[in-house]
Amino acid sequence: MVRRKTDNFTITEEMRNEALIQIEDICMLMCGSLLATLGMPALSSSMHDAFNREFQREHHFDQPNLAERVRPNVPLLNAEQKNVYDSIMKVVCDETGGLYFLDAPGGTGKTFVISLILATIRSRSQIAVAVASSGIAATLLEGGRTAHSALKLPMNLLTVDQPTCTMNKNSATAKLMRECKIIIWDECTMAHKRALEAVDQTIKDLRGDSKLFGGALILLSGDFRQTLPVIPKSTAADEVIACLKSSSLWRYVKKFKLSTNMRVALQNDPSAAEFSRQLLALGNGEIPVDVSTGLISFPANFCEFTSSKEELITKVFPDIAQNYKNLDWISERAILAAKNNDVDSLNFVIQSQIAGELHSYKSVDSVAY
Ligand SMILES: Nc1ncnc2c1ncn2[C@@H]1O[C@H](COP(=O)(O)OP(=O)(O)OP(=O)(O)O)[C@@H](O)[C@H]1O
Repeated sequence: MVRRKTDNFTITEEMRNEALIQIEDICMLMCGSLLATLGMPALSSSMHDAFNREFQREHHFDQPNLAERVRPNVPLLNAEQKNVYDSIMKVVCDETGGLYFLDAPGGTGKTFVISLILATIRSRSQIAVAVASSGIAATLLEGGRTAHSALKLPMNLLTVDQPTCTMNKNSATAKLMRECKIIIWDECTMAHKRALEAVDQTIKDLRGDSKLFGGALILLSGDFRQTLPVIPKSTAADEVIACLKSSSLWRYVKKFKLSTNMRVALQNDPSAAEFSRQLLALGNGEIPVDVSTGLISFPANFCEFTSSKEELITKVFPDIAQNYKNLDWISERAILAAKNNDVDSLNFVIQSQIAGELHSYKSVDSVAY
């Protein structure tokens, strides 16, 4: 970090500190680490400032602006979405708390509804904490942070039976946990059950209340048809055991369901509707498994099949040596693969077809240090 003085402009200590605060906020979002732990200059703010900052972050929303955004969007909600919105807002108003789960397959408007709930609560000058299991999902929610960073989840989830979150009773996070009207946890299906249990135990302690989550309102959202907790070198059974549905807390969950795919409904595209229906059947385990191989066969009209990786690359990226310069063309295509090995080998082949120098860019939720 450089201090500079120009003829008409001096970078003051406060400006430098403000810049560091903003960089630290980004680091917290990306990897849950403070600047000092990433080998960067530490903030010169006192602990008192740091305390206020974390608390103020949840209060910095422009309330009139949020209210303006909420007003036209509530009438757009479909019946299922409206039921979720009204039910959750009633729990917020009645302060009855509880554990809720919004089961929402992709495209059904989960982010739309959650954003509206967050905006409504914040527009009333109340605190709504938004977290997600991954950094990318956290960036989709206004004021969203990773669950690890915002809830101070312990690192020893796999080795300790009853872990608790690493927050001090006098910390800003503890104050947030006591005062917030709701904690929304998106992509919860990727969380280890002990993470949720640690949050339950910690909030009980902080609020001095033995009710579920100390009487706080927790809204989990996600889709169990997608990613379960990732446990290195584990079996599928280990993942099921680690999953939230295996937690003793799961029996208390009250469930909401979204089923209308809004992406399809808004597009009015029959082939997109059929694809979404097939994806749902796949996720619901409704496609028969071949007992001899343990594999399923995709429906014939599910997608276009290719017989090799090379053919796949040619189909998705035809004449890439020329076309890669066209940003519209390149931004509307991608190959997704489940394993890093496949991603690397596909990338290697595709990149080797493009002339010029190679540059690597980091994803928004990764950090190199
Ligand atoms: N009631 C609604 N009225 C208008 N647009 C809507 C409504 N609900 C959702 N949408 C739009 O539909 C699209 C999909 O919604 P959204 O991104 O919230 O879905 P999602 O369930 O979070 O999907 P994914 O999990 O795949 O991200 C978005 O463009 C969103 O703005």
